[in-house]
Amino acid sequence: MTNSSRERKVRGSQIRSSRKNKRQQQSQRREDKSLDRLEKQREQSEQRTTTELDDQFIPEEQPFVETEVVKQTKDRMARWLDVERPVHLVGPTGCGKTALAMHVAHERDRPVVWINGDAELTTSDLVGEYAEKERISERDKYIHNVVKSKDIIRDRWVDNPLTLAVREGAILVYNEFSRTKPVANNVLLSVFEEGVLELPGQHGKSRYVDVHPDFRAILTSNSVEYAGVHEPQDALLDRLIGIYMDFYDHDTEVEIVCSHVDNISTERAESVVKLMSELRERLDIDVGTRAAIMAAEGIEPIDNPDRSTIAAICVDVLASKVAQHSEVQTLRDEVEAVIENI
Ligand SMILES: Nc1ncnc2c1ncn2[C@@H]1O[C@H](COP(=O)(O)OP(=O)(O)OP(=O)(O)O)[C@@H](O)[C@H]1O
Repeated sequence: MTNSSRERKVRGSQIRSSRKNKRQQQSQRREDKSLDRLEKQREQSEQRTTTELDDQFIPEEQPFVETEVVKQTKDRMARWLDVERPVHLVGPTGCGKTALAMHVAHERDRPVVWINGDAELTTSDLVGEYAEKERISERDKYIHNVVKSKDIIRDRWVDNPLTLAVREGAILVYNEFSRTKPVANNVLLSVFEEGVLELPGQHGKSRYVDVHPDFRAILTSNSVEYAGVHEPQDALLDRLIGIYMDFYDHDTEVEIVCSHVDNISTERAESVVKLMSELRERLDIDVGTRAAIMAAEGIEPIDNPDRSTIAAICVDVLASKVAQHSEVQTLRDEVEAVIENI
């Protein structure tokens, strides 16, 4: 083989090997680019979840009074949550279910996700839906001055509160869950039993979300409505630990009223709580702790309220609960009779 032909052969193989290196470099660059893109998408989805968790509505935590009576119920709830059983607080309006649920949830030092039960709530309201358009633009400049652009517009799945809570191991507080139609709550069955949430709108393996080990659920329902509006399916009730609450004892309610009403004296809080407890026994409407707080808010600013003023304030606090205007006079008579006897 002449020198020049050997040189050409060597150069040829050099050219071939440099082309091969170039192709390898290009495919490496493409691979790196797609890895970067996937990494960025993963980070964005993580940020989205955290943001979405932060965006969730959560009632701000109120001052919380923990007497021995409150602590007993709180510890009962904590025991069941520790063994990963969902807790269902049942009790009359204004007895303290939500305040206790939120306090126990916050004490577990996990994010808290809040859902308000409602007859209009659907499964997708709970788990999520394809609710947003997402544009992914890819601009590749393999060749200098030539831009290859590709816009992909696709529906983006948006997780709703239940999915967020399940994915992130949050404490779900599902207030008045029995107001939601049972069919919408069906997704809870596999969450509480098999530890899997099924997303009906999703396909393939993204249809199932493993329940995070720190996920817990506290459901509340109003004892009167609970028996009425939408009878939850037995399969769901079978998975819940039921804790019935009633109105707190006198001392606890006095402390609660003092924690909510600035500047009220303990003596005045005592008399308001005593009056509202008497009305609770006498009237066939729920007279809750909230009513005692509201009555105390109305009475506190008045230096020496007379009986008729106190009666008028109590009637204002309770009148919304009577169906007809004609019943307000009866309510007033009952209130005045109780005030007379205290
Ligand atoms: N332990 C507590 N410490 C401080 N405030 C409390 C406590 N328990 C209840 N309250 C207050 O009493 C009022 C009624 O409580 P809450 O809203 O929790 O009752 P509920 O049973 O959830 O009522 P509803 O049935 O209307 O949802 C609220 O203003 C709440 O802040």
